[in-house]
Amino acid sequence: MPTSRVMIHAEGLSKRYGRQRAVQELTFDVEAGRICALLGPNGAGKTSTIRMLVGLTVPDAGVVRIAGTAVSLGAPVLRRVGVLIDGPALVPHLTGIANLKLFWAAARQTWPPPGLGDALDLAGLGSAFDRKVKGYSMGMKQRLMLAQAFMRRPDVLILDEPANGLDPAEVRALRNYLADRAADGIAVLVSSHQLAEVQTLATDIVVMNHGRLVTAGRLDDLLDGAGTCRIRTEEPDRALTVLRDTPGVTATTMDDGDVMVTAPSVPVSGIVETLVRAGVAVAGASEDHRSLEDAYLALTEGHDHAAR
Ligand SMILES: Nc1ncnc2c1ncn2[C@@H]1O[C@H](COP(=O)(O)OP(=O)(O)OP(=O)(O)O)[C@@H](O)[C@H]1O
Repeated sequence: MPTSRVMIHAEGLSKRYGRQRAVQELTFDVEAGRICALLGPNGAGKTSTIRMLVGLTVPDAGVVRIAGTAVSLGAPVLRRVGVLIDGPALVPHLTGIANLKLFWAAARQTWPPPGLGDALDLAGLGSAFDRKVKGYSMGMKQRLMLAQAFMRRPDVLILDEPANGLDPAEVRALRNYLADRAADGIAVLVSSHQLAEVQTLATDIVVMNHGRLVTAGRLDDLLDGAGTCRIRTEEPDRALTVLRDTPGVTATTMDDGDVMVTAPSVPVSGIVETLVRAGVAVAGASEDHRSLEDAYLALTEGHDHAAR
């Protein structure tokens, strides 16, 4: 059972479209104060998952709980959720601000929403709020939809590729906004393909492939747990020969003149000791942190493009 800090709880979620299994037995949690990135190749099932989380798609099996309450279309608990999802969310012949008012009226709430000021600041549309949306650029539309998600001052944010169409300054503003909201205690789930951005922003990740969970957990654990170290030595060839026969070493490569050793069960000091005992002079040794991109590609490599 989820604890009280779990704000998004997905358990055994499955969805099939005809013969296509979009999501299969997916289980994960997002806690208050955390920013969780939902990652996966095209067609992995991220959008299908997000649609189930916010009640837009009914799962074939499984359950979604937001703040402990089961979700269905129009469930009152969804008032606590800010959502950004692809689709016809904006009315082109209305102004930006009229779109926000219409959205708010549809939720039967009295204007203005509690987080309107912050949301408008982040959207940064200035006088363009009074222009018709059909004249907006892609980035402006995206910022308006973000304002729509943020203005209710939600306890949970669920955002499908929120940085789409944003320029670098806007991406940074969004990152700061989400970090501030998470520090306030809200739970954030974002799907994204922008791994460098995710590495800066996220505290947790859920990786999917072919509709299934590949891994879920703290981002730091995923990146630190690589068990790879970098050895500086004047004798790389001898070091490689020694390490290839060392128990616990699963891979060795060269990088920029250094020897890279993967040995998840052996501490760096153990690697150095092995080399020194074998008479190899070691000039330096350090743990090497993987990038999220490396870790992600290792987790999802070999997936079948033809299946998507
Ligand atoms: N309404 C639908 N009808 C039929 N098939 C669908 C529908 N929605 C999704 N699918 C299929 O389900 C699978 C998962 O799609 P989904 O959009 O959830 O993936 P995704 O991870 O969000 O992909 P992307 O990164 O490209 O946005 C795909 O094979 C897709 O073609």
